[in-house]
Amino acid sequence: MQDFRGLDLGAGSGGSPGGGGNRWRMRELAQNEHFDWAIFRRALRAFIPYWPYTIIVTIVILAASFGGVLPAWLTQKIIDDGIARRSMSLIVEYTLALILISIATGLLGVLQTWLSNLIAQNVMADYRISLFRHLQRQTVGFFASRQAGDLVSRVTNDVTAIQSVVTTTLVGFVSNLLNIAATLFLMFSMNWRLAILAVIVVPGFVIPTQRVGKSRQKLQGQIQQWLSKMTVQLSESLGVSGALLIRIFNRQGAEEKEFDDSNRTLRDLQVRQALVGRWLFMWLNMFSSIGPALLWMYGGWLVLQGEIGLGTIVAFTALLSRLYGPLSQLAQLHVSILSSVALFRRIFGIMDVEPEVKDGTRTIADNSVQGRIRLSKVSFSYHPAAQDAEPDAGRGRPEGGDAAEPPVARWALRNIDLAIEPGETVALVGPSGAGKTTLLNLIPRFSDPAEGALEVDGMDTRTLTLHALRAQMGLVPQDPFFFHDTVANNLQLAKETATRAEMEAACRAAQIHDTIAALPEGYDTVVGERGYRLSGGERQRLAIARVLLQGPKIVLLDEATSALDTVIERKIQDALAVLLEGRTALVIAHRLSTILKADKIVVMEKGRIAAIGTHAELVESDPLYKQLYETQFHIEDGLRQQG
Ligand SMILES: Nc1ncnc2c1ncn2[C@@H]1O[C@H](COP(=O)(O)OP(=O)(O)OP(=O)(O)O)[C@@H](O)[C@H]1O
Repeated sequence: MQDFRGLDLGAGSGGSPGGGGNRWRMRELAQNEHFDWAIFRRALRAFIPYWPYTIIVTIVILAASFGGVLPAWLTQKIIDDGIARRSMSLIVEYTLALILISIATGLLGVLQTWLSNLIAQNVMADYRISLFRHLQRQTVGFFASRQAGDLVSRVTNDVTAIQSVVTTTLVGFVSNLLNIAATLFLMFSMNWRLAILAVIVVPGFVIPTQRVGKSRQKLQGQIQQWLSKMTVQLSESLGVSGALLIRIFNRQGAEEKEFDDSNRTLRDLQVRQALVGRWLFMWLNMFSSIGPALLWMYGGWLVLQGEIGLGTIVAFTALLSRLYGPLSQLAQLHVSILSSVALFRRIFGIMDVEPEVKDGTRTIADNSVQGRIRLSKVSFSYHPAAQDAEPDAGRGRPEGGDAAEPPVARWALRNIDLAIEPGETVALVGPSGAGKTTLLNLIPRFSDPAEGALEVDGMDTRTLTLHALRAQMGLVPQDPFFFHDTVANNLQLAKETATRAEMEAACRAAQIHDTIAALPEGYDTVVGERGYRLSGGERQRLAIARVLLQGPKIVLLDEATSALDTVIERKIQDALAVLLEGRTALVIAHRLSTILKADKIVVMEKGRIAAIGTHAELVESDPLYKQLYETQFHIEDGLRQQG
């Protein structure tokens, strides 16, 4: 039986997404791929720093390939020189050589595995860090428009699959090629006529292997699609929300039927896939017997003619497996090469996204500005390619034309002029979708405006380094995020050197110290994603404490909308009073008390500033503000009064 280990023919080899996941994934990637030299060349560049290892690996493979054919040659010598001439000393000599060579090729194999893994792991580590670095430079908008799972998968799974690019594709290519070269060299030097006979059988191996490889690959793609369909159905229907929806709408029967259909299709595909491999096995078995049979017949005749010794035929049959195995593997190599190209295409797809916000060069000390903010003729768009339409054009459908796709609004902000003096509190109000959050996000340069400019203390924000700019301001988002870490470590994000006393002082000012002190491990309690759950009001006060610890001159605040009981509301108001005191503040305000305390209120509508004034002025002069006051702030305030 020949060496077909590289052929991946096992019935269940690719059917399960569990074991051998990498190979399964590589095949999927190769599905719709075409060879792209530019990507391949670019991918190879990552190996340049490791060229000394690459050269050593190639030498090792070369030595191992020649070492691999020597046993066949020694066998010939044992039979034709040792046994035929009845020389025991020659037999012992050649046998010892045989043993030494197998030890040496074994050691070379270990060296080759070690070096190729060293190269692969180094290249992987390089890619991981450069991808992570690149992602750190991206804007928040970049993450908003992509699935976190997909990005994680590129940094982890795709990069991990580089391992097989090195060990299967590159090393496989070189070693198979050298094995074939070494084998052919020995065959032709022993007997060219027998060598030609051995090569004649080759197409019988290579052609079906390629064809079967292709159809298995196609089936594998289909299996994978059905598996992922099943996984989606399972995760949706077995999750709490999905389970609830299915029961409410009495969909159990339909769900079962859908699952049954996928299940049956999958079963049929897997059976077909297993059979494709079996037919090939039968064919290969047949050919692996035909090769030696022809050799024995023709070789036997040559022996009878006295042209060659018996040892040559024995050596040739041993060499056949070293020829057919690598040839079949080379015939399949295009799958690995295409998957590698697909893999690098995905990795480069991320690397090639230029960060939307370019870093400036000017540095200033942390918290060193006075806090003057100016926006001049600022316009911003999430859809730069959309038609020039009014900002609200996307929301209303054209009259009577409900089938038409609504046009996307080009401008989320249009011609915003706004000046905020140091120490001033400005409340942003307006209906949902007016552009308040968009405006707030422009100040720390989470995005840049398409037109106009923003200044802090007279400096264009684009000239400052992002680090210097962001070190001047603190942000309290509507739903603050905390890492899965202790309260203390989450607070120290704002100031690495903060002492416990400083943290406690900030938390006291933010009205959250008592709550933290009462946690199981106080400031060392783990909060965040899966840690101790803080309530919405607690999270906001902890976020306020974090900004207080940072002590910036500029505060950006997106006030929580949720109604809270009076005690908590009081605490938040007190925390806010400390936060806003003596700082420039831009607040997306949802609470009347905050609005009333503001130095000026900016009313936004459809991406523009509709009015600016105090509460008293605006209630009189601005119908939109009056409406907001009556429908939102006023009622909410009334509820609180009742509470
Ligand atoms: N990441 C985004 N991609 C595309 N469009 C966006 C994005 N974020 C916001 N928008 C759109 O920009 C407009 C302004 O949104 P923005 O979030 O600034 O409004 P808002 O006044 O803060 O609303 P709310 O009070 O409901 O939070 C909306 O039409 C919104 O759909």
